[in-house]
Amino acid sequence: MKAVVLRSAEAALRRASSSSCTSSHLLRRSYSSESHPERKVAVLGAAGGIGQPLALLMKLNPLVSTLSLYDIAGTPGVAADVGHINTRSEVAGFMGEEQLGQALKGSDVVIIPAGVPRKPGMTRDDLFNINAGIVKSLCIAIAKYCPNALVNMISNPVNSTVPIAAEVFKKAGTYDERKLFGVTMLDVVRAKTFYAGKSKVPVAEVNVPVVGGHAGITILPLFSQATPKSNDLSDEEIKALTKRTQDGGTEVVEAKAGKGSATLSMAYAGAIFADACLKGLNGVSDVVECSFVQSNITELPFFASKVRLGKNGVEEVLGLGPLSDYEKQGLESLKPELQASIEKGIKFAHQN
Ligand SMILES: NC(=O)C1=CN([C@@H]2O[C@H](COP(=O)(O)OP(=O)(O)OC[C@H]3O[C@@H](n4cnc5c(N)ncnc54)[C@H](O)[C@@H]3O)[C@@H](O)[C@H]2O)C=CC1
Ligand SMILES: O=C([O-])CC(=O)C(=O)O
Repeated sequence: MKAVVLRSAEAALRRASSSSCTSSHLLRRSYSSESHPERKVAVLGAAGGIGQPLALLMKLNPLVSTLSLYDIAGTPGVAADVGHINTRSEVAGFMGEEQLGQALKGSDVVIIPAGVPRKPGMTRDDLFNINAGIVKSLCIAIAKYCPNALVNMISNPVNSTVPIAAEVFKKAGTYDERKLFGVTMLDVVRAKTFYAGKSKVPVAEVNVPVVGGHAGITILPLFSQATPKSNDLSDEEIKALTKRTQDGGTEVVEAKAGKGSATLSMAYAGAIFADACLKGLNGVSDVVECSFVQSNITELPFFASKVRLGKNGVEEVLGLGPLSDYEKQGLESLKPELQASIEKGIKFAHQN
């Protein structure tokens, strides 16, 4: 019975993942083996709007053997609930600072959706004052208890929280640029959905790289590189798709009207990205997704682009590829804002 349930959960994840940059035959290969290595995944902020559905999706992932759910409140309930699902992983809930070390110890991947979400009228940067401190304290603990883990940063503003994490790890002497990721997967998920809707191609086959950062104009979808190719889209339609992708987060914030930002689609995107990290760790070849990482493909120290994932995290930061004139303009326009957000994060980490 257990094997049947596991196989159907695997099949669901496989179908869900088949639209990612990673080609589906690789996903099939990685799921075909019944035995996977032991992997501990910790979710920090696990009782929140993203954390709960993300915990559920990670519980369905057969690559996870231990699922550690941490929050400042509410985790015993979430862990008890998710823990009753009859899939591979053992689930443990941890609550409060005194249990953070236990939650993190031995983790291979740490996913961080801890922090406050936006309300209508706010920018992601408006979250900086609260979330910068939360992320900093969690990263100090990661450096202490699981310095080799791959860190998937979801907390906003990602353009600043990733540089904060890097500085914390540098100070602790544990920084490995291959292991720190800003999760920009939701931008990719949105770009794929909107492109498929407009160009009438099957959504499961769509790939669209999204580069830059994760806020407003710093989100730069490269529709000129989208596959399958659609020759029917006009320049105006490409502009509209770009704007909708850039404003995707705001679209959800406004629709939720004060009750937070994207949670379910973010949990999906976070689960797909963590799954890619686990596959890379397990030695699956040619796992490629977009992420905001330390980078030298532009003059900015951090930049989102396609990255190849491997046994140590980022194996290769892939270049931008050929850009349309419109995308070249977008790239130049985003640089000052992204640079300022990165510098703000670095400055915070040094001053606090
Ligand atoms: N990277 C991306 O694409 C996206 C990022 N986000 C960001 O994710 C973050 C979380 O969003 P939601 O889950 O909707 O918020 P939420 O408020 O529903 O949940 C956040 C959780 O974090 C917990 N938390 C606060 N301080 C903590 C600490 N020190 N340690 C551990 N947990 C702590 C809270 O108790 C709460 O359960 C926000 O910053 C939001 O802007 C949201 C959507 C997309
Ligand atoms: O817009 C927000 O505040 C949350 C977020 O990052 C997204 O949905 O892309």
